[in-house]
Amino acid sequence: MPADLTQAYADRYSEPEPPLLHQLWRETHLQLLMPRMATGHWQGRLLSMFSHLLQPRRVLEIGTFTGYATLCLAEGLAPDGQLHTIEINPERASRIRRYVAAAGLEGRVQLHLGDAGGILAGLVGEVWDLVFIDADKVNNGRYFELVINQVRPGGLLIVDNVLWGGKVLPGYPLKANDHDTRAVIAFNEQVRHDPRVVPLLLPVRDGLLLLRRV
Ligand SMILES: C[S@@+](CC[C@H](N)C(=O)[O-])C[C@H]1O[C@@H](n2cnc3c(N)ncnc32)[C@H](O)[C@@H]1O
Repeated sequence: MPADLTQAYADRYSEPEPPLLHQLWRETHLQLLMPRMATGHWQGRLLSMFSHLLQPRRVLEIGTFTGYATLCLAEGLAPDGQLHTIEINPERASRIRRYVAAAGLEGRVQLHLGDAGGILAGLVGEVWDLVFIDADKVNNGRYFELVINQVRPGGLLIVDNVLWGGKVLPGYPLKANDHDTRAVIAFNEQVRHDPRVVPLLLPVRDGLLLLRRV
C-alpha cells in the first residue's frame, strides 16, 4: 500500500484542517525555507486530539517555527491554561504573534525567544501536562532531562522526528559526521530504558515518540 495514498486517505477521514491553520500552512510554504518543518494537517489534528483529551493547564513546546503546532496544542487548553513555546530565531516572532492573535490566544500563549536550554532554566516553577519537543535534534536528550521532573504523573511528552527520515533504522549507512542521526538514535535508546516514562513510538510521518510520565 503506497504510503502517500494511505496518508491522503487518513487526511480525508480525519477532521478537516481549520482554515486559519491552512492559511498558515500556505504562508509557511510560500515564504519560508524548509517549510516541511511545520507540523501540517494530519499530525496537527493528532496534537489537537491529545490536547483535547488532556485539557492541559500547562503546555510546553520547544521549537515553534511558524506556530502551526502551537495553535494545535493550544486547542484543548483548560480555561485557565497557558502554553509556553520557545523559538531561537527572532525573525519568526512577528508571524507567530500574528497567528496567535488571529486564533484568539493572546495572553494564553507565551512566546519565549532564545535558546531553549536557557529559557527552560527560567521556567522551573511550572508543572507540565503536555510537552512537545521539536527543536534541534542533537539536544533531545538534554531537553528531556531539563523538563522530565516538571511533567506531572500521567502527563505526556511528544518528541517529533524520531525516525529521522529512516536514518535511525538498523543497517542505514551513517556518515561519520552525521551527529543529528546519532543523537536521535541515542535519545530513542535513552528513554527506552528510563523508568520515569512509558514509551510508544508511532511510525507516522517522521516518527512521533509518545512518553507517558509514570
Ligand atoms: C522543526 S521546527 C519546529 C516546528 C513546529 N514545532 C511545528 O510543528 O510546526 C524546529 C524549530 O526549532 C528552532 N530551534 C532550533 N534550535 C533551537 C534552540 N536551541 N532553542 C529554541 N529553538 C530552537 C528552529 O529555529 C525551528 O524554528
